[in-house]
Amino acid sequence: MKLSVQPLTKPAFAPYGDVISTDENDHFLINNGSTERYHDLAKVDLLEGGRALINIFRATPLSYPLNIRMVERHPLGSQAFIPLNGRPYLVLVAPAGETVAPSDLRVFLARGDQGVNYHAGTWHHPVLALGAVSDFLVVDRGGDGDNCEELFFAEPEIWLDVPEGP
Ligand SMILES: NC(=O)N[C@@H](O)C(=O)O
Ligand code: NI
Repeated sequence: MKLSVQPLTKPAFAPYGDVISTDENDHFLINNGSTERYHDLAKVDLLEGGRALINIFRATPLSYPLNIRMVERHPLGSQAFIPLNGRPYLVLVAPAGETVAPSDLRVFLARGDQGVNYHAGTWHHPVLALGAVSDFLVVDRGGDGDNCEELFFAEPEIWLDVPEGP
């Protein structure tokens, strides 16, 4: 099966997490009117005594068409990816739950000015940079407990291709 790719929007991504951007969120003025604050854009889950980690992931693009073999989830915390180089990237997700069918998979094309925050338990593919090595600011949960579970698909023919550029 070949996965389709849709634009990343806040409502479409709501079952999986939050979109961190200015164009779909409100703001208010701070700093004597010189700064717009886009406030509280994402729900940060830090379960079972976890603490927040701020990281940078330097991701090398994979080769496409990409054979999707697995997804992972972080049951104890959320995980946010904010692109630092302004490049688009792909986001592959499935709803939280104990199983994932290939038909549950959704793929979004994120713009370089959109971040995503996976809620705790949301299944997702490891970061999918496009075009060039890309840095992402990543906010996720540190601490005790197993916070990374992987699920491998029995279906060997799940394919993802890079959408035609505009
Ligand atoms: N393993 C790890 O820290 N990275 C993944 O969680 C990911 O979503 O890229
Ligand atoms: Ni992850």
